[in-house]
Amino acid sequence: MTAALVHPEDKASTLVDFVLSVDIAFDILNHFLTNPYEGITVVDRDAVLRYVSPVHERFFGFERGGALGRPVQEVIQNTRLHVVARTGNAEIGQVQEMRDVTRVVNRVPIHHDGELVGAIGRVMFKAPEEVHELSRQISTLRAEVDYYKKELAGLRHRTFGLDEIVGESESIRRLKEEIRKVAPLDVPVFVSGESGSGKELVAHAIHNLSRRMERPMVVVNCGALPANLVESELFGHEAGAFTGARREGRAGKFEMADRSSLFLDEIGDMPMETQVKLLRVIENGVFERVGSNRSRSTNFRLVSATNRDLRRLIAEEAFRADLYFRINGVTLRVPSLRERTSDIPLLVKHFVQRIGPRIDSKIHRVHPKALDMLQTLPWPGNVRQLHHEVRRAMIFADGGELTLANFRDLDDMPEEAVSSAVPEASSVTTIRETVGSMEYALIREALDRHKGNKKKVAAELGISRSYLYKKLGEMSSRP
Ligand SMILES: Nc1ncnc2c1ncn2[C@@H]1O[C@H](COP(=O)(O)OP(=O)(O)OP(=O)(O)O)[C@@H](O)[C@H]1O
Repeated sequence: MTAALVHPEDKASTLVDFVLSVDIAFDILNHFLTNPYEGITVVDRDAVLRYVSPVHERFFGFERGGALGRPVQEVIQNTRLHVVARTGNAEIGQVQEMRDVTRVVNRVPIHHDGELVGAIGRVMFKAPEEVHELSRQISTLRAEVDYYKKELAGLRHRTFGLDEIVGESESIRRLKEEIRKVAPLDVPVFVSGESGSGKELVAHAIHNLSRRMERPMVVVNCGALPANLVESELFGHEAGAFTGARREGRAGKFEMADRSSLFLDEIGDMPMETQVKLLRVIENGVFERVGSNRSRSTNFRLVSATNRDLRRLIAEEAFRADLYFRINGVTLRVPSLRERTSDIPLLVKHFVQRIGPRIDSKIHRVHPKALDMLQTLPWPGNVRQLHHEVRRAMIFADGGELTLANFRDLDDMPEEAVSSAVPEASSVTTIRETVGSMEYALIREALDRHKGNKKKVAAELGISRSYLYKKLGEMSSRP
């Protein structure tokens, strides 16, 4: 009986026991060192490489023994063996990228007489297919996690629910009630309102109260899109469809919004050619990427918005009447700030709380006289402008309170709206005029489509031929 068996906890004697009792012990040890499925790396307590198994050397392209004597961090990408050799804490089943390959590694500290003397790394090498598949999945998941981290950072300050829409005035209460009603209905919603009045907030609230809320709403600002990019942004493009197109092709916003909502902001700025194509996508959910003939399908809920007067654009033939009817299942009108000045104190307090921590401000109060004065201003830039002014005042204010003096520069705010404001129902055009010009626009478009064939036009529009002739007469006598 050997000492090893008497003291099985003694590591040296365990090794002696193994060698003495297994007659192929050396073959087994040799197998561990030359195993083509596992690379072994040994470092001493200073993290200097003492041994690298042959298969691992080949992977890195070293001569036999070529890396020995060098610090491990200089030789092996993303290694943590130096950490393990210092701390003595094992790291099991970790993922490590080496030469663009993801591998699973175990890093274990080595002790001698109870003292930390180095560390050994074992890398699953030339791993079976499942490990490759796992590493592929890990890479995909990492990319997704990175994406969601960014998304989350953007969302942290904004939950985009109804609570984000600050205000208790009658018009805001009514708007919130309307949002609550239409959000779950899956009908297209058109949000009208002046610039800066909160249309985008409304769009987010609609999406977040809808059945599609689990997927992120896709937002496109049609006004900010350069004309040459509109189509590839919306429809996506096939590999190499045009100079500068990504080699692997790219999904457009329509595709990205599948099973979610698509928010087309500033839809009034969309070029006419794109409007025709958008109409088709809305009507049957089918589209092709730029440079491809393959039809793809998508299913999104459309929310659109503009601060422009679409009825006027239709009359000027800059916006298609048929598209207008399609996007406009329900219209929600966001009131201007002038129409709800009673919300100004609440909004100002909300902004003071939001802005304070970001600019390290001590302001925690707004003097009632300042709040009274702010309610008398016309606010052509609406809530966005109020937000800017509060921030500016906070940046320059001393002490803990915003006073009238901090808003002195606002005295000469111009009355007229900065944006081309949406006219109220009673102003500029009457309903009859509006309906009339839409009717004309629809007829003109149908005539174009059917190359002047009045029978087809009347059938398509669901009107009698005599009514069509009457309208054509009116149209020809218009200036
Ligand atoms: N009721 C509100 N409560 C709180 N913040 C608001 C409210 N309305 C608007 N805001 C804020 O005002 C700014 C402008 O709002 P938003 O971008 O939604 O306006 P918009 O009508 O979409 O403007 P544009 O027509 O220029 O796109 C944003 O910072 C938004 O958070």
